This record gives sequence, structure tokens and C-alpha cells, in this order.
Amino acid sequence: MAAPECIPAQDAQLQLWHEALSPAEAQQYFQHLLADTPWKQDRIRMFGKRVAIPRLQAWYGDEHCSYSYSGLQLAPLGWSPLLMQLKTRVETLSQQRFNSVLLNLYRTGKDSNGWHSDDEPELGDQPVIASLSLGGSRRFKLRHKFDPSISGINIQLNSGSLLVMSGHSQSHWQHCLPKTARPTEPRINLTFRNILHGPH
Ligand SMILES: O=C(O)CCC(=O)C(=O)O
Ligand SMILES: [Fe+2]
Repeated sequence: MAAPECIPAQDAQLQLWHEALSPAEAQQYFQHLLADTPWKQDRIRMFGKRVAIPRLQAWYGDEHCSYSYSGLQLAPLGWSPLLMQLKTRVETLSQQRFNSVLLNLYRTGKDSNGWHSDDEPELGDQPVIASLSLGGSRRFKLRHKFDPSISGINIQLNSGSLLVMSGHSQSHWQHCLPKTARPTEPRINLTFRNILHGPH
């Protein structure tokens, strides 16, 4: 099993497996997930208005894992055998356990994910987020929240790659997936998360 590339980032730990899945495996998983997922375009509250987010999503997890996200309360769908396979692969590589996963579908280069941190209280203090990419390749960006002298980071996330963000990567950094004007294949991203229970 290949070791990950460690991407240097102050206050954050970023590990990148370039081929967590082979290109052929990644393509197969992509096709199945694209066809079999009940994709929804959620709406969030922004500046008092309800706006549709620029991508489709689905939330899966253990029964008790409901998840709040920008004012949305999402009840989880139950794990499919295919998602369990992916979860096991990601857990083996990262040596971490996860109980939920958020799927994002970026249909074209116009779909995107704005600057944010995955720092909801139910994820705990220093959450580990494991991000698996399938389909079209897209650029992922990170920026430090407090120190403008620290350079931003750009990572090209190819099909089959796995990026694990840990340490202070959510408390000290934000990330986004910008729109692109280049011709772009549809992309599915899965962020595996561990929701904690009880008082946070
Ligand atoms: O699509 C990506 O690579 C990022 C997804 C993400 O940041 C999220 O779902 O929180
Ligand atoms: Fe995120």
C-alpha cells in the first residue's frame, strides 16, 4: 500500500494518496454512484434569503448521525454495500474510523463549493476529514484563516485520489472548490466524517 504524500501546511496535516483507487475502479464507482444516489440540490439560508447551493448532495451515515450544515439538518440515508466498500478502503488507508459521508456532485465547471471549514461542533475539536474524488479532475484550494503571510495551497484532486485533512486543518484553515471555465467532466466527491455524540 503506497504511502501518502504529505503536503506541508502550517498548523494543518494534509495527506494525499494519488491512487487510493485505480483509475478503472474510480470510474466504476463514479458511474454507480452517479446513477444510484438520490441526489438533491439543497437550499441554504444566506443573508436572509434561501438560495440553492451550486452542486447536488446526499448524506449517508449510521442511524444516529444527523448533520447540521449551514442551517440544514440532514437525516442520513443508510449505507449501501458500495459505500461500505469505499468506507473500508478509506479507513484502511487513513487508519481512522468514520460513521458518515457527505457526497457532492459537481455537474459542470459551474458547480462549486465556497470557502468554508468543516468545523461543526458535532465533528469535535480536531476532526479528521477524508475526501475521496471520483470522475473529473478539479482544483481544491486552502487558505489560512488568521495569518495572511502564510501562502495558500492548491491541490489538483484527480479521480481516485484521497485527501485526508487533520490536525488544525479545520480550525486554522478554510478550503473551497472554485468554479472553472475549462471543459470539465462531472465529479463526485465523498467526505468521510466522524460525528461525535453527546454534549460537544
Ligand atoms: O469537493 C471537494 O473536494 C470538497 C468538498 C468539501 O469541502 C465538503 O464537502 O465539505
Ligand atoms: Fe469541506
